[in-house]
Amino acid sequence: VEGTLTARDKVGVQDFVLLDAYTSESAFLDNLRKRFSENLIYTYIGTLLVSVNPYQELGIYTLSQMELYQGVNFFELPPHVYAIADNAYRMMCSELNNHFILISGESGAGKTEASKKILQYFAVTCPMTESLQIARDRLLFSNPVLEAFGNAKTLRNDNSSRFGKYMDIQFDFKGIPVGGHIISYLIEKSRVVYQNQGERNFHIFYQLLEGGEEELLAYLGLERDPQLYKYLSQGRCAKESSVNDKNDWKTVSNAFSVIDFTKDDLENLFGIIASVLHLGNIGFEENQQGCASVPDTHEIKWIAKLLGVDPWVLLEALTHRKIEAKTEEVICPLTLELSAYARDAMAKAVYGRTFTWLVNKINSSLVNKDFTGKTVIGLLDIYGFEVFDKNGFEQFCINYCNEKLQQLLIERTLKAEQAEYEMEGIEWEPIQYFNNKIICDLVEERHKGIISILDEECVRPGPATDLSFLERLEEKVGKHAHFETRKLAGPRGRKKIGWMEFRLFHYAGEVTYCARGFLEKNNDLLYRHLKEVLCRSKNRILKECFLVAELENRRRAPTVGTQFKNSLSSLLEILISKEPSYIRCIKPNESKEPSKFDDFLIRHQVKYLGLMEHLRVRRAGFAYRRKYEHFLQRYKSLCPDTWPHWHGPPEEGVERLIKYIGYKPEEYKLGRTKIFIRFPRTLFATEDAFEFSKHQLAITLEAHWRGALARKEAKRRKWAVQTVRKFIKGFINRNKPLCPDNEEFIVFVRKNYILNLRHHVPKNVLDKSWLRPPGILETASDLLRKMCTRNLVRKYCRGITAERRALMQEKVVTSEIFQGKKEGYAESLHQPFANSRVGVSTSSLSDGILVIHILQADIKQKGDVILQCEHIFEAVTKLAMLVKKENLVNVVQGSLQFCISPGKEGTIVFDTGPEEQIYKDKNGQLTVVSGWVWGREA
Ligand SMILES: Nc1ncnc2c1ncn2[C@@H]1O[C@H](COP(=O)(O)OP(=O)(O)OP(=O)(O)O)[C@@H](O)[C@H]1O
Repeated sequence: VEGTLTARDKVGVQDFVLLDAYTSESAFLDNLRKRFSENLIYTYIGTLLVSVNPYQELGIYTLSQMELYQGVNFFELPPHVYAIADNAYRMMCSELNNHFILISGESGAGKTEASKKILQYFAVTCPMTESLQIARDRLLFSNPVLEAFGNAKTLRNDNSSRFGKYMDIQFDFKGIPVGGHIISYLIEKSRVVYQNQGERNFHIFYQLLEGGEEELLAYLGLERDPQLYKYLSQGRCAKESSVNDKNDWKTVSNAFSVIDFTKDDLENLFGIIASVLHLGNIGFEENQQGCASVPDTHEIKWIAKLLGVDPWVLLEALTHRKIEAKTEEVICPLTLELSAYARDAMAKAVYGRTFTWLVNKINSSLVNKDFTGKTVIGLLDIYGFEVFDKNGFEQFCINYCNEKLQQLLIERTLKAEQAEYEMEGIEWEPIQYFNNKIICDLVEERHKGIISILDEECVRPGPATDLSFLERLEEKVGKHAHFETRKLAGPRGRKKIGWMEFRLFHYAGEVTYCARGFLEKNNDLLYRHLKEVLCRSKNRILKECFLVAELENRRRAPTVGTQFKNSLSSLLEILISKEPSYIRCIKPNESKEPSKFDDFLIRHQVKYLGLMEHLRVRRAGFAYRRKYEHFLQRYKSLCPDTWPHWHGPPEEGVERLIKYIGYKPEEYKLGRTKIFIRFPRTLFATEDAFEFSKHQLAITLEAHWRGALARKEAKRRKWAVQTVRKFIKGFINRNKPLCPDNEEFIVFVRKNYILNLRHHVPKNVLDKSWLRPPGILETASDLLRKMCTRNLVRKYCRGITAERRALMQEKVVTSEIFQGKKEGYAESLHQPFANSRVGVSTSSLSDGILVIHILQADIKQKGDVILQCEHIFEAVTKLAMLVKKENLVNVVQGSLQFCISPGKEGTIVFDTGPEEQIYKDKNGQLTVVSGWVWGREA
């Protein structure tokens, strides 16, 4: 984190919450741009991950990266999709609850890639047993199969998922992935029969033609050239260089074997795929009665063979329609147009239901019957908001889905956030946000919403058209604030909206839909006649897809809109009970180029993904919150008062704990049941201290620590470590009955403490600091501390020079003489004794005068002492010996200077004479003759 912060100017902030101008969209974009230019494609908003598609391999999904993120606290490392995956996984394991990761964004933004990375991450990092490897492989290999049948090349993305996907990964109580379950949403069936310019049909058709073995193609009656098939060639890019169909075929064939598809399954499956291609090539002619006929029945025969149906019955069903009159059935010929419609309807229905069968089949291979697991992580890879120049029924459904998911986000994040603060009694300024429930109601409300109105229009007797549907809308929801048509718009808005269009004001912005095709797509009608043919098919898969019971059921099947509405509502039920994580994917440019950051396009996505709103909420609130029990359980070992057991109420334990750790008041708030931590960094610090997740590192560092000790203090170390071990062992044994998993935890706490201690050992003998140990390590810590002090002392002593040692010995003598006896002693300790401060002078004559000079700081300020003694030789010798200094004594001839205090200087002149006498001349100079005198003025 530190490293990242120092590089902040260059790479921006790794969490938008840390942006100063967090409400500014430009600041948001600047940050995203800065990071993107440094190939940093991930940025957080709290715990939400924003991901910008790099359109290049960045080398950030390696094994070592996976290892790096494994078990590490979410905020400790730079943002990454692995951090999101790991966080969900660890929370699931520790709190035994279910999670989901919602990945959204527009086509080509990187949703599918992100979900694949997450899946790979789990596959590599989760614990695994040999018997469960099959389950893991099936989870992984279901992907290429689903992509082959559900993805296609579009203008926006060469591998665009044309269906929504929710995948549950199931884990057992040890965190081992044991199975899975997939739900698909709204496969884009219209693509089977029609593709826009520059787009392709689903990959599987091209893969089969490119990669399929000769015998297989011959069995299916297919030619290798995709241009020969109408359903494959409308987009004029059947041969696409950006897609390697041949290779992909191999991958898919291999995957089929992993996920338990039998030869028979594949024969039936590819029989259907080939039939769809044959269907597309059926041409109709108008006969003389104006009805449709099929001039060339070659394709019909192939379809009949592959699907196990009667060719003539099929032919009739494609060109005629059964109408049920009261008691009898009447068969009416179809026009050319209606026959083509029936053919396409059959192709769509067959492909659509086969896709559902495929998903179910994959599910049956993913299901683990012995699954005793408790928890799941769901991955939702779903189309984001779509806003095109022309928006039809599909965009309407997709955008409705996004409104619903936004509702979920509001429920789970915005509203829940505010409600939670209120409930917890935490003061918080409520932020303004738009609750999009009003739009969801507009679309889905029973009898009143757009889907209901559309359904009514589909079933009502009389001629119903897209235009009549539009009029109904104006009638019934015309007054709604989020709805508009050309008629309803004022003169200004009119220009931008066509006669066949209606506009919805979605939470993310307005979208104009063309009502053309709404009725047909919602009805998704497959004539009964064709349905009967398919129900009688001998193809095993089709038999499962078209049940005879369906024919017997006279009730109308729910419309596409209603089915979608119902499936969304079950999806939301699935999600609402789980803990959410969000990944928002952004597409940086339309041309799929690396390093190109299109401001306009990205600004649009930031808006439609609701990122600014999310940021505002995160910033206003707290980065982290946890129930007191959970917080205490996790961090209790950081405080001696709470470890190993806290017997009081958990909130008091938490209070004690954070006080001990040193939280500042502005960093947290205590609610009724939870602690709220405002800044991620506070949590980082706590996690750092705890180091739960650095198990491996702890082991390594402990080894270093031991190694270093071993080299220096082999004997002592052995003794100390043994003591620590003995102590811990004793503790574990004493506490085992109380807490069965104590052993592992204590081992961890021990390692953790040693790891931390390594960074906190005192640097010198005067440094009295010592890392406070957890309760169980107090004795060990005391022993280590003594050992450490002894080490430091020894190290210090070894570093002392001989000269310094001599000086210190003098101090020892001083201490023996003066300590506690004379004032000023303590101060004297800090002043080193000078070597040349004391000197003695005598004269060369027979007198007993002895002058002791004591130098002051100022060299001129001598504090001399003049003595006269009878045993001058003895006294001076002893003095010299005591200070071990031969040149201590200076024997002068003639005269001697002295100074008894500043300004009080004098000269003693030694002379020879008959008797001892001292006299002073007029200048104050003393003359000693065979005797002594001293005096200031003498
Ligand atoms: N993290 C990534 N690193 C490198 N390339 C990426 C990454 N994410 C996406 N891409 C590239 O972008 C392409 C489109 O990504 P992806 O298929 O995941 O988009 P999507 O959001 O799922 O689109 P759709 O909704 O159309 O399915 C990928 O095929 C890949 O080439």
